[in-house]
Amino acid sequence: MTLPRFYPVFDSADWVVRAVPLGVRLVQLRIKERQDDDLRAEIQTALACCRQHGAALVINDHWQLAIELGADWLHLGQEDLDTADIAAIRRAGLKLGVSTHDHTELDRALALAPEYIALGPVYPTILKKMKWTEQGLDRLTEWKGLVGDIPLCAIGGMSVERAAGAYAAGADMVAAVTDITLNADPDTRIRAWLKAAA
Ligand SMILES: Cc1ncc(COP(=O)(O)OP(=O)(O)O)c(N)n1
Ligand SMILES: Cc1nc(C(=O)O)sc1CCOP(=O)(O)O
Ligand SMILES: [Mg+2]
Repeated sequence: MTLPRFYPVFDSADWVVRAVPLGVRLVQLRIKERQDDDLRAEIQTALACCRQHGAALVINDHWQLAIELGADWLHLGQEDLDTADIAAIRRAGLKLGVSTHDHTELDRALALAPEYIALGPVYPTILKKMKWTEQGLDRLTEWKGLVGDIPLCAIGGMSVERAAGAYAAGADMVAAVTDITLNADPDTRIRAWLKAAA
């Protein structure tokens, strides 16, 4: 499966609706600590926009809502895997991305035969506090050797300027949050990402 090489991650449907018409074709909705009704509305808006533009929407964490709302993609981290019903997720036809940070997590992810595997944080991130220090580009190359044909996503501190290095090191996709959302001109930054990923 060939996935788009640029994979922005946003915390609202508003961001999805802003980014997708610019040409983004793979996007994650990552919303934390919200009531189910709010989440449902955000997911439905983002799904409608992505479907209208032929883009793929990945729902982070909320696997029950992803099933209920007929989403196509889901991203789960290792803690999410502790409680997720993988059989139900697969029965619903959801495609799956899984986060990894070390070899034990990678083995667990590979056993699920996911549609992509993410490695992070490649560089330090300001988005969230993590127990992992930066993995670096050599680690991406090692991971690509281990995941084989499964698409590998680099995440954590990624920027337009760092993207080429990540692709050269073995990443098939690069995910980013604050490089876009904290940029003074997010639309121009998204266009620069699309160019860097082309
Ligand atoms: C593409 C991508 N990679 C990694 C993550 C992190 O997932 P997780 O470890 O479950 O942490 P949260 O994002 O849920 O805080 C991701 N969301 N997307
Ligand atoms: C959500 C997330 N997961 C990571 C991981 O390593 O699993 S790093 C990360 C944050 C990515 O944000 P930014 O692009 O702003 O650094
Ligand atoms: Mg998670």
